[in-house]
Order: sequence, then C-alpha cells, then structure tokens
Amino acid sequence: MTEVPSIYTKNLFYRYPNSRIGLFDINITLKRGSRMLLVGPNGAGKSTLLKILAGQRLINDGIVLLNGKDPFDMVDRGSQIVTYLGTEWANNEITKRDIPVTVLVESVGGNFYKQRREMLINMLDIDITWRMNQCSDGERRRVQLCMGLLKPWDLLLLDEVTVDLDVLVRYRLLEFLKKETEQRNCTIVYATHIFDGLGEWPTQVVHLNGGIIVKKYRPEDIDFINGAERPVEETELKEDAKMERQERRSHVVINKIKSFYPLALKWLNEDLHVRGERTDDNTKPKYEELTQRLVKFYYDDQDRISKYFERTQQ
Ligand SMILES: Nc1ncnc2c1ncn2[C@@H]1O[C@H](COP(=O)(O)OP(=O)(O)OP(=O)(O)O)[C@@H](O)[C@H]1O
Repeated sequence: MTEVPSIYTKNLFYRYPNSRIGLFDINITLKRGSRMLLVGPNGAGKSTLLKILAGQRLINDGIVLLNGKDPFDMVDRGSQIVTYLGTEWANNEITKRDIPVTVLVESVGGNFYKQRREMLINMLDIDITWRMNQCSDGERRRVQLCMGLLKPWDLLLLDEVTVDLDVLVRYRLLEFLKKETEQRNCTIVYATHIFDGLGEWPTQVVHLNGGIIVKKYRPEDIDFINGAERPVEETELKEDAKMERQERRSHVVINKIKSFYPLALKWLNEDLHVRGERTDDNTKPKYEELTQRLVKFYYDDQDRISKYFERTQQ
C-alpha cells in the first residue's frame, strides 16, 4: 500500500482578494519525514504557500491535502498538529513585554511536555531567568522557538524565523529539526534567504518565483564540487529501466564557496565550551521552582488569561 503523502498539492491555484494571481499550478508531493527548502526572491509567493498549507488561506482551485486531509476543513483535518511559525508569529508583541521566560513557556504547555521542554531550553541555550523585555532580538527569538516547537508537530512550516539566531544556535536548531524528521517521521517546509549550513539538510529544494515552481532538486541531483566556478544546471534524458521509458532528469553542480561560516561556528562552539551549557549551572534556580512562584503570580484562577492558557497548554 502506498503511503499517504505528508503534503500533496495538485494544480493549486490561489488568487489574492484584489484578484492578483498569487500561486499558479503548484504540484508538490512530499512524503513523511521530508525536509523541503523553499527558495525564491522577495515576493515569490513562499509565505503565501506556507499560509495555504497552514490552513490560513483558502485556495481558488486545485487540491491541497495534508496527510490526506483537507487543511481548510476543521472537521476533516484530523488530530494532526500543523505548526506554522511565520512573520506574524515572530512579531507577537506579548514576547516583548516584561514577562518571565518560564511564564511564556508554561502558557504553551511547558508542564505537559517536560522532557521536550528541557531539551529545547538546552538546545536553544535559553536562560530561564530571562525576562522578555530585557532579551536581545536573538534571545527573544530563541524563547519564541522554544514555545513554537514545544508541541510535537506532524508538519512544521517555517517562514524565515532563524534570521536573528547566531550561527551556533541556528546550527543546533537545524540538527534538531533534521533529527525530529528522522525519528518522528514528521515533515518540515522551510522558507529562507539564509543558506549557511543547509548543504546536506533538505531532502528537496524547490525554486519558487512569481507564484510558480521553476525547479525542484533532490539531494541525488546535486553535487558540491571544489573548484567549480559557478553553479551549472543541466537537464539530460535518462533511461528509466523500471518504467521502460526515458525520463528528463535535472542535475546541478554547485561550487564550494569561500565562507566565514565554518570559522564563526568554531569560534562560537569554543565560546560555549568556555562558558558551559546553562543547564549545567547548579547555582541557577530550576524551571519548576521558578514556575511555582511566577505562574501563580501571573495568573489567578478567575483570570481571563488563565482560562485562555488552560486551552493553549495541552
Ligand atoms: N493580501 C495580498 N493582496 C495582494 N497581494 C499580496 C497579498 N499578500 C501578498 N501579496 C503579494 O504577493 C506576492 C508574494 O508575497 P509573499 O509574501 O508570499 O512573498 P515571499 O516569497 O514570502 O517574499 P519574502 O521573501 O519577501 O518574504 C508579493 O508580491 C506580495 O506583495
């Protein structure tokens, strides 16, 4: 029996409310456990596609199915968790207020996903005594990612949310995401303009421009070569013995580039080694101690926020 794809779109067509065409003839089949990298210029339609997959935009024509379910049909979509971390999410004003990290993490279920919470706090190098208004942009983004990634998602839609991260945390995040797809057989679509450290990360690279898919590559179609002057793309006809026909296969040779990325990564690793992981610091209060004191202070039983958080925590 063939496995139901994690994402399946056929002839997807989307028009913005002002009638402008947003996406045209988008055909994607992504099996579970895939990591799709979405590449394209500003205005290509990447966010639009992610919002459609997140069930936030209704398509005008074609098919969209996530694990065989319609993302727009609240009854049919099933119990799968689709997590969409995009620009609106990143700009959430609450995460800039004078509020402790632990209170925010609790609000999205820190207590229900204890092991995952500890792992994320460590991986994202979060100091649990931080207050959000005193965080740098990158520190705030790490807390947001901890909150966003806490619930074990089936499909993760990431719309350029790694911009503020330093190279080490971004490296650790990419490694974590890769492991998640391999261990939990879940799927990621990641739209970004930053390609450091992504060479061997995606299982599919898609070039989107002007609302259409221009090119798709799989890792086996890509070679990184020392000394090549620039990327060379070629299409050749190959015999497909199994199907007894010829098929057109695209292949790309990419030059290995000179980059400070490996050096920055080495330096930041050394910096971390000198300081040590935050979770190894026994002089700091533990998460549970902080939440017992702080959560009581921030929410009382009758509070509207508490009632709201009761629903967001699980
Ligand atoms: N509500 C809307 N109405 C009309 N046009 C829109 C609307 N939202 C987006 N667009 C346009 O659609 C195009 C695609 O936008 P989208 O945000 O999907 O691009 P993107 O590929 O994510 O770009 P970026 O890399 O800048 O984030 C843009 O030209 C944008 O101006």
